[in-house]
Amino acid sequence: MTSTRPERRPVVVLIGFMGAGKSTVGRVLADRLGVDFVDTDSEIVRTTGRSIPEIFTADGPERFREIERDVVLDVLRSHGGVVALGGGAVMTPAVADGLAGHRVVYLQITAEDGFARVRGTDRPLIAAEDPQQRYRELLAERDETYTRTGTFTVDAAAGEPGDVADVILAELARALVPERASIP
Ligand SMILES: Nc1ncnc2c1ncn2[C@@H]1O[C@H](COP(=O)(O)OP(=O)(O)O)[C@@H](O)[C@H]1O
Ligand SMILES: O=C(O)C1=C[C@@H](OP(=O)(O)O)[C@@H](O)[C@H](O)C1
Ligand SMILES: [Mg+2]
Repeated sequence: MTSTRPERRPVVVLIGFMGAGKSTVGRVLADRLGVDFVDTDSEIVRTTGRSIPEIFTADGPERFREIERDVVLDVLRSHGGVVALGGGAVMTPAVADGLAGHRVVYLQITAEDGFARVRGTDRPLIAAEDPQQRYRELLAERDETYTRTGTFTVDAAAGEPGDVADVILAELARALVPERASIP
């Protein structure tokens, strides 16, 4: 009998815009499931030894997206737990393709709630003259891609991070045991 290494694939991948809570909720969800958590932005920082704003400023957004693509595809092939992507990752076609067949949760946030969570942080894409307007425009541009890429969508403002994690857990359970969906 040949023994092959069991395939490792994420239990679930979180996508959505900046401030949706992917990094925060992802960690809680991983704890509840008893699995590892990987945030691809943290992986980028770890593997390059540089911060995200530093990469954007010194190398430009295109180079950031290349680094991000490579890190995300590597994580999708090697990580067995919960994965949180950076907000723009799914806009890279190779990443969207790489997510095919994975269980992907779109954490959806409104422009108002999301901006309130990220205003004043060092996220390079809101380093604009009018950060709130920039945030609103980018979210409007991306919402359709997030919706299309997600296996299901969860309200990112459904409560505290633990409450949002519970909603995701309930959706995952429903997907595993669809016949229970009708049981109150
Ligand atoms: N459900 C939530 N309710 C309130 N604040 C939240 C919630 N989820 C995340 N946050 C806060 O919003 C900010 C952005 O969260 P983060 O996890 O970094 O989002 P993302 O990774 O999607 O950009 C953090 O300050 C975090 O503590
Ligand atoms: O939306 C984006 O393009 C980005 C989102 C950020 O991650 P979070 O969504 O975790 O904030 C980070 O990857 C980078 O600043 C670019
Ligand atoms: Mg994040």
